[in-house]
Amino acid sequence: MTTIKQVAAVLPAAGVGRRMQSEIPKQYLQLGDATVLQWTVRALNQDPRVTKIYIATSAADPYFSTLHFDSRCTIQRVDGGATRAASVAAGVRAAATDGFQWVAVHDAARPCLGAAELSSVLDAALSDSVGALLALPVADTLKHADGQQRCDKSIAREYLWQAQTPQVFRTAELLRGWLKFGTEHHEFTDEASVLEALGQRPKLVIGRRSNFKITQPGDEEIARLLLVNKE
Ligand SMILES: Nc1ccn([C@@H]2O[C@H](COP(=O)(O)OP(=O)(O)OP(=O)(O)O)[C@@H](O)[C@H]2O)c(=O)n1
Ligand SMILES: C[C@](O)(CO)[C@H](O)COP(=O)(O)O
Repeated sequence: MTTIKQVAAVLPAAGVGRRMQSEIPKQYLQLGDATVLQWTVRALNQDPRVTKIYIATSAADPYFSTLHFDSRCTIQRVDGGATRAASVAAGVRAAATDGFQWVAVHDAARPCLGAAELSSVLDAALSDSVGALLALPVADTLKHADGQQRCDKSIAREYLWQAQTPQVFRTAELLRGWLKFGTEHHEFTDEASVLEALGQRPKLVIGRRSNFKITQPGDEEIARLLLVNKE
């Protein structure tokens, strides 16, 4: 009999959303009947292999406790940290304590993750020796800028991809990486970077543009169109 691997999702949601310039952190902006964070939790509920969701918020967060999550998965809040990596590490440590061998780390600010993309990155990761992440091959011509915002050269894009989340890895390997390099390492802007620093090569799984990260003003309108005004 094959046993289905259970996966914990870890959602870093302790950011302040400086680039978004909104009054409240972007993960709590309202999109129709739910906040960004509630949509993201709904998205993670789309695959039965995800059974628990750890959400890292700032310790002083006044918003999280006001939300109701209509979720098949158990939800646990943990205290996030000063960097995204520290917030993720807090969730991954809690998942390890509960015995999860695999974690799917997904930005709270990516509410438009589709069921097919979630399943494809889980399929790829759980059958891989290292793990996998969603990503997009770079589609535009890339320019290198001089100090005056003028192009001084173009960059070959053949081998370049834009990383998204979920990023699905073994709990023990992520913890080994953070123990060795720390969570304040400025190059660790995602989980794949930790695996790369350990000398491993995470698998890239082609994602969709719709799984973008709400980052700057106007992004929430695109998410609203994709999630609320679908018809
Ligand atoms: N100390 C931090 C910083 C970020 N995040 C989370 O990491 C995800 C991706 O980060 P980003 O888009 O950079 O969010 P912010 O840090 O909030 O945005 P900004 O950089 O514009 O301030 C977000 O879900 C954010 O809440 C986190 O959990 N803990
Ligand atoms: C993890 C990530 O979303 C992959 O693109 C990204 O690296 C987060 O970066 P940010 O600096 O926290 O926006």
